[in-house]
Amino acid sequence: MSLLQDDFGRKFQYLRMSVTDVCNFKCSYCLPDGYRPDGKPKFLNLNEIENLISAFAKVGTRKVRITGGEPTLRKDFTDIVRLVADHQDIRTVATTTNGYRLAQHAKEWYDAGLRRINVSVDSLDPRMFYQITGENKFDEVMRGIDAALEAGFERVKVNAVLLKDLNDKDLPAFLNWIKGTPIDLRFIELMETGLGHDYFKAHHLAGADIRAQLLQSGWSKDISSSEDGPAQNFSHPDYQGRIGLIMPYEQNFCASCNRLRVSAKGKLHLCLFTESGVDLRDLLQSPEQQGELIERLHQQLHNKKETHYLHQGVTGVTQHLASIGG
Ligand SMILES: Nc1nc2c(ncn2[C@@H]2O[C@H](COP(=O)(O)OP(=O)(O)OP(=O)(O)O)[C@@H](O)[C@H]2O)c(=O)[nH]1
Ligand SMILES: C[S@@+](CC[C@H](N)C(=O)[O-])C[C@H]1O[C@@H](n2cnc3c(N)ncnc32)[C@H](O)[C@@H]1O
Ligand code: SF4
Ligand code: SF4
Repeated sequence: MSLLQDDFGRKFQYLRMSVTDVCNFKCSYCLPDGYRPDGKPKFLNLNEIENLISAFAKVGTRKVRITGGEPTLRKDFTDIVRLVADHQDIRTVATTTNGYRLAQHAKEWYDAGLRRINVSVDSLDPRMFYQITGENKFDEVMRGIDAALEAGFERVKVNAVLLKDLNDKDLPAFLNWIKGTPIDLRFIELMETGLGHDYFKAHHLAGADIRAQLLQSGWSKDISSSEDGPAQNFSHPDYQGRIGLIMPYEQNFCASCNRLRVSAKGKLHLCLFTESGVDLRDLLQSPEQQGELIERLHQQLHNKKETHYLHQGVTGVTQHLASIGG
């Protein structure tokens, strides 16, 4: 069975699968007014997820990241993890979470097969954390990170979106934290989304400034591996943690794109900022549809563009990243 590849020679072994659009936080760059349901949404069920994962695995997917909204709000989140992890061809199961349920469930999720976890922490100052996320849950989330480190996850990453005039003074505190803690810190440049034009204008901060500061203070850029995707990683001999930068406005950012996305309602998104999703759900109803589903995936990959068009302010169908899992 041929592997998923686009017309620019990029290969896709990494699927980001959203399992819900619902979220309990109100991050100011994502869902500032909180989650607003549009009718009664029906997200992919376990059967559909099983058929989706089996088809993607057949054409080379080896890593699956479960995203949302807040993926851990799904009552069957542990079952989803187990289902994906039990698939013989899937080597890595990861999730990205706001961390609010992590302290109680880290061990349970690890036991179900989850191996990597990314937790969003936009500030180490609890008041700023509250201001950015709309939730007073800083201590709870930090306890969750401790629980994840204890549970034995292969990798614990912390995501912080860089925000001018909000968390832009936090670099020293973050560096101090990862000096003795084996955390991969990931700074993400704010990206413009359909609903976030004014916020973007007010708060976008280039990751290149952080890169310059790191290089000046003894950090060095790691050699990129195909696993890194579009991130640039840095390490320092005196620090246990590492730092990654996601800088989507830099030239050639998309050359190393290695990921595809499926929304919680079963639409394939060839890019985070694609103009439209392609429905797969009609072909997720039975394992017998696998051949047809795979054919649709191959066909669609010819439509994947070389890059996003964020520089021109084109944000595609993505109103906010909670709708596709970032
Ligand atoms: N433009 C763009 N942004 C991305 C891409 N991948 C991740 N991001 C951004 O980075 C955020 C954090 O991603 P995570 O879900 O933590 O995953 P990651 O760190 O990219 O993924 P891994 O490489 O699996 O660790 C996403 O929500 C996006 O905002 C990408 O392919 N393109
Ligand atoms: C959409 S959330 C979904 C998972 C989970 N709710 C969480 O916050 O980790 C995934 C990531 O997207 C990031 N994100 C959301 N909106 C963004 C934006 N406009 N620009 C850059 N990153 C964004 C968040 O900080 C988070 O790390
Ligand atoms: S970034 Fe994650 S936690 Fe914050 S509002 Fe968006 S989906 Fe929810
Ligand atoms: S912006 Fe689109 S093409 Fe570029 S790396 Fe992200 S998903 Fe891939």
